[in-house]
Amino acid sequence: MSTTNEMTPPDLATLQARAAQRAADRAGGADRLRGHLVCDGLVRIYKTEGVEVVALQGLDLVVDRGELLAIVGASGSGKSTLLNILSGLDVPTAGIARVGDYDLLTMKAGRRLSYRRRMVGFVWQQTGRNLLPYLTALENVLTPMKLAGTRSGRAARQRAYELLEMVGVGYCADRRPDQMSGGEQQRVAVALAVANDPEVLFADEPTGELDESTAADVFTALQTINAELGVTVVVVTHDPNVSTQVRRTVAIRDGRLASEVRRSARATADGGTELVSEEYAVLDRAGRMQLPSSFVQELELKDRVKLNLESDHVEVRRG
Ligand SMILES: Nc1ncnc2c1ncn2[C@@H]1O[C@H](COP(=O)(O)OP(=O)(O)OP(=O)(O)O)[C@@H](O)[C@H]1O
Repeated sequence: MSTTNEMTPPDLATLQARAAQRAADRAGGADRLRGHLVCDGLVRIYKTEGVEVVALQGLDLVVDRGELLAIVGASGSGKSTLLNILSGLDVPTAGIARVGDYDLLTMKAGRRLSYRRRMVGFVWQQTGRNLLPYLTALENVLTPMKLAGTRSGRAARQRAYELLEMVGVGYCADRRPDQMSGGEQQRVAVALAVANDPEVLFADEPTGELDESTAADVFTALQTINAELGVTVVVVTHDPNVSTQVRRTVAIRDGRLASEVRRSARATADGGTELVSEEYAVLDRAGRMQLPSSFVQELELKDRVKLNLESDHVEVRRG
């Protein structure tokens, strides 16, 4: 367990409580918060020219309604594969993947379309992929509402302005993407992604092309959307700063969940706020867990280890 004294906002506990309250309001009661996204034994095998790549090999993950979750992992560990499946762009090979009432394995084309239109919003890493270059920020945010016919005229414009204000780029309403910085464009992309009230927002490396301070603004926009609208947010990131601004970060290794960091704020004796991080290894239903690679290297563990059951812990020794 590590502790750091962090005096700077935002207060993660308050943000999370507000997001959970909004999410419960949307879903019709706090009892519907559990298990908004559920993956169980999720497998995705790619076959190219006779070669099989197992991108996800039995991944288990539960995300609650209104949660803001960061997913980290080395390149090739399966993060994008997971996000593509959860956003309905790709179909898993086996296992369970469910978001709300949608079964992502078995849903037919029509239901998949409705899932992608109504349930999810997406922010890509490449700013150019999120916005139409010849439209202003306001027109970009209006576009999904026009296409879906959810709101029109004045109501749509009002919502678009509100969302742009909410993510801190109201002043960019009349600018085209080439008249905005990368961070401003990504914040407009966040507003656009939630224009049609999706239940879940996915972001794949949304700050990957930005410098540190601009990246922080984009992440604040994701936090605000999560807290104010109660949208469940799942963000894939390499950015170590981002992953310390959320209550839960999960790490994927070789297509499985390997570890999880949970953070909570608590009051200190001197009246300050202390952020407490606790790291856990993830134990799946078959009893499997991954040892951190640093532990494996430090003790030169390989091939097999000896396990001893003690009264309150399990000891792992070189075999
Ligand atoms: N369409 C595809 N066809 C074949 N193999 C693929 C395909 N997409 C991904 N893979 C492989 O699946 C594995 C997981 O890839 P994925 O893109 O999910 O990883 P990632 O963690 O998102 O990596 P990065 O951080 O580099 O984006 C990798 O070995 C990758 O080469």
